Amino acid sequence: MIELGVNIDHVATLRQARRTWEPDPVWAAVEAHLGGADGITVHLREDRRHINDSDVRKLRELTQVKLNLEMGATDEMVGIACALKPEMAMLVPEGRNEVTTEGGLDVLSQEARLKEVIARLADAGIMTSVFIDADVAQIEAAARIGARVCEVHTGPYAHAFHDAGRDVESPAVVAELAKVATAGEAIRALGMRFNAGHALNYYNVQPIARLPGVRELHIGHAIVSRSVFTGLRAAVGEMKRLMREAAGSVR
Ligand SMILES: CC(=O)[C@@H](O)[C@H](O)COP(=O)(O)O
Ligand SMILES: NCC(=O)COP(=O)(O)O
Repeated sequence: MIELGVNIDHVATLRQARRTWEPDPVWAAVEAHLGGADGITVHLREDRRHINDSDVRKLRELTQVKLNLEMGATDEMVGIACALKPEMAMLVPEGRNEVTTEGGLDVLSQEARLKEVIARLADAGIMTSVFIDADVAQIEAAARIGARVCEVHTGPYAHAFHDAGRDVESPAVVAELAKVATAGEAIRALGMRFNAGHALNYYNVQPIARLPGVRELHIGHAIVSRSVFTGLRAAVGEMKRLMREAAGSVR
């Protein structure tokens, strides 16, 4: 069954707009869980612009929700992850000036370093995922360094979908979707788990949820945005319903 990991970074973004204590990401995690989330994703950025160290500790201590920690492959982050022991750590590229993650991790150019990072995480009992573009050479490199999971970057698909006026049959959307599908096949053929995420929303999620073998989708901005109007429990429930409906039509 396809799973939904809800990224709650932007609950913390709202809190940081006033540098106060609300809204509380722990409360958000519980609400998301009650709405049907299978897990929670947070990106502990080097600049701590939204989620901070106290948030990740509290999420771990106070909730039973499966945690996916997105992080740069730095010594500082590896130390935090090894102490925290999330169910999954996802290595992502990070830029100080980016508004959000702009591309997949370049595994090919830093295989030795990333292999060492993954080994340290594995020694702490943490499964490692890598956030990568839909590129077979990067997927092969991910397998070589011992990644157990690849999350395929769905941003190019999502942007094509938006630019095409949500026309799922437009050539650009068909082409981007095919790239994600091909990446998913390569990931599975190499024995890794196929996850996907970034810029997915209520309009574009179903073609991705229908892809053969996709295990988890990680979705944040769209769900938190909708929750402003509907509440988080309902926003998560609706996303889960769309995913199940799509996945049910192929499984
Ligand atoms: C890796 C990814 O696709 C996103 O989850 C992103 O890293 C989230 O971080 P922000 O919430 O800071 O955009
Ligand atoms: N890894 C993708 C993620 O966690 C959510 O990304 P977005 O839905 O906030 O773009």
